[in-house]
Amino acid sequence: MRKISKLHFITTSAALAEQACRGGVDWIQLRLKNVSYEEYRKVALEVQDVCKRYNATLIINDLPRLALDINADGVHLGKEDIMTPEEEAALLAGGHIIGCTTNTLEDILHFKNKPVSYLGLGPFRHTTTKQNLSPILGLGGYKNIMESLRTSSQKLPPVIAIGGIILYDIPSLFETGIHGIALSGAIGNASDISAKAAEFTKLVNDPTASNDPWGNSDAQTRDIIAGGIGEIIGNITFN
Ligand SMILES: Cc1ncc(COP(=O)(O)OP(=O)(O)O)c(N)n1
Ligand SMILES: Cc1nc(C(=O)O)sc1CCOP(=O)(O)O
Ligand SMILES: [Mg+2]
Repeated sequence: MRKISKLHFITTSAALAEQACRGGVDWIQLRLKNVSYEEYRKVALEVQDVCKRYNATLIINDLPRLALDINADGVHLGKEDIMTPEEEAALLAGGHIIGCTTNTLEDILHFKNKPVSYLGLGPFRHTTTKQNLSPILGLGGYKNIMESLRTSSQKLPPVIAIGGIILYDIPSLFETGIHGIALSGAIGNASDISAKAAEFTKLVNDPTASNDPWGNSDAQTRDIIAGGIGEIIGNITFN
């Protein structure tokens, strides 16, 4: 099975996936809502072509059947998503990745000894990318959950933080012990998607920045804060 990346870019098109991969992203989750199976399949094949060219992992959101149909690398499933026992068996037999959504420590512990490759844990903060959000965790929520996981010393899948994450959040989030982050808006809404993807790729893979939120040089710190404020303003929608 492929290594679970520290940066998952969630997107809706091959064009966005390609720009992100050009900036160094190596994990794409295709997430389409309210489209027919055929439309989802068409876009998935286009994104798969991009992923193959950049050697990036392709995860299909919601539909195990589609992941099997096009032989994607894996599938992401939330609590409401349905996977038949036959689909699960076929995905596992094919060595496919299965990711699942969690919001609480109890949700995570439920996956003990289950054949799940990673767990999305969120939302970190409010986001308009997803409707019907679970309760917001904030940094405190991640600290508490990750600390409980450490003390319980149970063997559990790696945790991927998700929900409204911007560049500025990375050092403190990684300090809680998460394996990686998943995001859509902070890269997909950037004016230069490849450049923003490159910034995220660098920061998630920089262990010093990951361990010490203020360990950057002053200039870097200013850039991160300015970038974060820019992203927050960029994410505000005016009615
Ligand atoms: C990495 C990751 N974590 C969580 C989710 C959310 O999945 P789900 O709860 O099924 O919600 P939708 O994305 O389907 O709206 C995710 N997609 N990826
Ligand atoms: C798809 C998704 N799932 C979430 C969860 O909490 O389970 S939050 C979310 C949206 C992620 O996109 P953005 O980075 O734009 O907020
Ligand atoms: Mg889902």
